Formats: sequence, structure tokens, C-alpha cells
Amino acid sequence: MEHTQEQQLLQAAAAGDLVKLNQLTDEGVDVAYQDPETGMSALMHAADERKKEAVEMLLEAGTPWNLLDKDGYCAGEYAAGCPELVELLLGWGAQAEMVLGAAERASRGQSASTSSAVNSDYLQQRLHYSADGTKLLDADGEAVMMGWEGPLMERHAEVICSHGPDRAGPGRGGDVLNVGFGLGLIDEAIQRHRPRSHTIIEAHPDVYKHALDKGWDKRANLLLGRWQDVLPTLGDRKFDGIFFDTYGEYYGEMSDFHELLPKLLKPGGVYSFFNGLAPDNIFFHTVEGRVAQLELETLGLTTSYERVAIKEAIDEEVWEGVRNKYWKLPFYFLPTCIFNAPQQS
Ligand SMILES: C[S@@+](CC[C@H](N)C(=O)[O-])C[C@H]1O[C@@H](n2cnc3c(N)ncnc32)[C@H](O)[C@@H]1O
Repeated sequence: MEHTQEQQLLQAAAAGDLVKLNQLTDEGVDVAYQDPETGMSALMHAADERKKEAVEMLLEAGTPWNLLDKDGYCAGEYAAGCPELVELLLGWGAQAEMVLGAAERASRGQSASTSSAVNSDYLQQRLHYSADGTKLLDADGEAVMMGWEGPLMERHAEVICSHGPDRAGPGRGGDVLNVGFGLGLIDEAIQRHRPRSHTIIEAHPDVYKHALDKGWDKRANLLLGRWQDVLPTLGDRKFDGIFFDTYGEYYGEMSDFHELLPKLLKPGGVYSFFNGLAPDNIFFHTVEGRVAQLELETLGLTTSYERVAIKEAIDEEVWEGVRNKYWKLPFYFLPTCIFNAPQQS
């Protein structure tokens, strides 16, 4: 039986046959073709068989790095076990995502301060705190924040409170900013580090009221509003530590926030964010983490990720009453981003 051009492409990719791949691409074969039964693309075949040059060629020829097979695996996962190939695909994916992100930002053509709220639907909904205080749910039963994240928030607080130029002495936690109150887990943890000042920005009126009911206006500088609107009112205030964890916003909003960091952080200050980037696929998650790392690097921040095991979220009971299980991975990559601006003399 004669093989179609597309089937020949898959075979040539698996064999690492560059001559045949060149010939087929010159003839205009569809490089994004996926086997109808398995969903495997030529790039997946080449990655699976560790054919590095074929992987490079196929990427250059325009094969999408992020196709999924029938079982939900991408080429990066087929490359698992071969660090060189994984790194190649990671780097390619991150660059592609950065180009896409830049194009999206350009097409929006708006600055953070003038953009209308992408999460305005969320901000107008009634929210609900579970009786045991372990869940904050939106009107559709989607979890805005859950108690299983407590240990992660403890570690994030430790990171943003234990670095920075002003951490010695009674206010050893320095000047700290948290964006997004939720269950107040990170704010409780920040308080244990005795910050010199503690600012909280919260946009949702129900969450703000909850925080007021818990007396947070006496423990911290609690500000109602979206960070996009509140930050410009803070003038030249600078912080030793900043944490960012909002809800209903996209990476574009986080990217807008990142652009403000050189103005908001003291030299040597630390930033961290809830790393829920593309959490449904480990390879996409890693690519998005790399994108954030590269983006922060251009702003003068050095990012490292700490792998933290997650036991709590694996327990199905934790998700009772929650519409969508938003975390399935058994680990979490916790970011520490240090601002390298030169120290002022
Ligand atoms: C995931 S929760 C934060 C959880 C928090 N880290 C904790 O430890 O409990 C996200 C919070 O961000 C708030 N939020 C959403 N958009 C915001 C915005 N643009 N500015 C400030 N807060 C926002 C939400 O109302 C919600 O309370």
C-alpha cells in the first residue's frame, strides 16, 4: 500500500531521515499532521526516537511545539528522559510564547493603568466562604482560593519576608506588599515574620468585607481596589517583598504587573507569585515558568524555582463542593525572584 505524504513524514521523523524530511517539506507537506489514531505528530515521533536534528528541522519548518496526542501528551513529554531535547523544546516553546505574548500586548495597545477589568464579571459576583473557612468559591462554585494551598503560602511568605535589604531588626520582614487577599493565608504567614509594614490590595468587595470583619484593617494597610487602580495611588512607595496572586486575570495582566516591579521593589528586594501557569500539563507549565523567568530577567529580576511536594491537593475529599479541580500535579514550582538593581549609596 502506498503511504501518503503525511505518513511518510511521520516515518521520516521517527527515522531521523533529514533528506526525506527536507524533500517532503519542500513539496509542501502539512508539518502539523497528526496520526488520526494516535494523534502523534512528526515532532512527537522525532522526540520519541531522540532524533535531535529532525526535531530542530521540524520546528524550523513550522511544526507546532504544543500539539497534543490522543492521550494529552505533547512533544516535550515524548522527549522526557533526554535533557538535551527537553531543553531544546522548552527554549523553543518559551520563545514562541514570548513572541505571541508581545503580539497580544501590542494588539491590546493599552497600558495596565487604562485597561478595563478583564475580571469584571468575577468582581461583580457574590462570593461564598465555606463554613470551615477552607474555601472561597465564586458564584459558579469555582474555587477562588483553597486551604490546601496553606503550606505553599507559608513558603511564599518566608521567601518574600526573609530576603531584602531591610530584613534585620524588629521589622525583620521589611516592607511587604500582597496583592489578592483570598483566604488571607499568606497574610497570616507574613504577619508571623513581623513585617515593618504590610500592605494588602484586594479588589473584590466581598473579600474586602471579610478581611475587615477579621480585623485586617488594624493589622495591615488594607486597600480596596484592583492593583491596576490602587498602585498608582501609592506614589513612590517601595517594598522589600511582594507577592502576587489574583483571580480571573490572564498572564497578560501578570505581565503588566511585572513591568511595575522595578519601580515597586527596593534593590535586592524579592518578588514571588502564585505559580498556577498552565497547570494541566507539566511541559506547558514548565514552558510558562520559563517565559515568566525570561520576562522578569529583562526587568532586572533573577528567578529560581523551588520544587515543593504537594500532598494535600491530591486527596479527593479536599475538592468536595468545588466545580473544577484546578490542581492535579503532585508538586509545585515556587518562584523566588530577586531584584538585581544596583544598591543605592
Ligand atoms: C487566589 S486569591 C488569593 C489568595 C491568597 N494568596 C491567600 O493566601 O489566601 C485571589 C484574590 O485576588 C483578588 N483579586 C482578583 N483580581 C484582583 C485585582 N485585579 N487586584 C487585586 N486583587 C484582585 C481576588 O478577589 C481574590 O481575593
